[in-house]
Amino acid sequence: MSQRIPSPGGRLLADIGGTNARFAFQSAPGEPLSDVRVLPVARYPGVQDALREYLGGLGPRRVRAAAIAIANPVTGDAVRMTNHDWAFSQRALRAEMGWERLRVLNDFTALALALPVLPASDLRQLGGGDAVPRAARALLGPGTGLGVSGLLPCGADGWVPLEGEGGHVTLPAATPRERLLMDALAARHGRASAERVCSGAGLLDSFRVLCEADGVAVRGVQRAADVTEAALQHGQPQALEALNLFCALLGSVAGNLALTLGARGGVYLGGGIVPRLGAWFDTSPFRARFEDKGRFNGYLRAIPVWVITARESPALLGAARGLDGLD
Ligand SMILES: Nc1ncnc2c1ncn2[C@@H]1O[C@H](COP(=O)(O)OP(=O)(O)OP(=O)(O)O)[C@@H](O)[C@H]1O
Repeated sequence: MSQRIPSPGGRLLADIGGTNARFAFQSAPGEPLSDVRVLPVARYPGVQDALREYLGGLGPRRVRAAAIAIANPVTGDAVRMTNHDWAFSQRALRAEMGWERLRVLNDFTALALALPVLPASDLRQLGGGDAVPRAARALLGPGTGLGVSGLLPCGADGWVPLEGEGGHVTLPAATPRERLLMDALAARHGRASAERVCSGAGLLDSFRVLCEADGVAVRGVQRAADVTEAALQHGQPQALEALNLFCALLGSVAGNLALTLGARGGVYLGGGIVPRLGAWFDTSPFRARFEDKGRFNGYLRAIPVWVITARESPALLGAARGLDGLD
């Protein structure tokens, strides 16, 4: 009698943002991730090129199935990144790579899937009380763009991750200075979405708008990291204000998301920028603006916020979970 022998080979996991593509290998479902590598997206013409570079480093190990978490909406076979020019057909990529299975999902949907398994050592709490165990959880992360998702309880112990594009909601201005910033960004981009401020490019843009409004010329600030350095190391006024506005507006958007989802299970902050702000972020206007919702101030005051401080991309773990049961 013939017995079905599982085909050999492991899983390739990817978390692809507008700046960084992170890869890992998993020998089988539930096994630890290994061979984590981060490749700069800009160095490769297409996703296939970055994948080949990574796969080359795996030596003779074969990949049977892959999960790619990527920073764009996943609405069909055609995948096109929001903040980079990589685009591919899921069907064609699977065939080209010779994989039996490919799951492509939004990067923050993947990160949401990882939330229940994140160790406490990968989280730093910022205000609020205890999380309500089976309540919705919210997730936001400024990086190249602004990723947004959430996790809704389903049945006795399941969770459903959200697949939305909440980084592109319209920004709420609360002060005249925020109004000035939003008008300038709307003039530049046609509309001021949350991502236009709460992202690396948004931080740099905000700084430039404020400098222009104040008639100040600042040399040597070319990247978002330079704004952070000018603000936190040198106390440069427009850089500090840009960083404060970034945090305040992130707080407003996070509060809106928490109210919309009823996220009494907590709000998680991922992405590459907030962890780089270190302890200063805890002193920023983020938490006050998160709670600043009139009659719902008390509701929000109870909600814990966690900064995800994990060094290795937890979205890779979520991508693996997205593949569980499929391969
Ligand atoms: N110290 C810093 N302060 C502010 N912004 C920074 C700092 N260091 C890096 N950045 C910005 O962070 C962004 C990269 O973030 P991240 O590592 O989350 O990238 P990503 O995962 O490729 O992005 P995404 O998933 O949002 O497309 C870049 O826009 C970069 O300019």
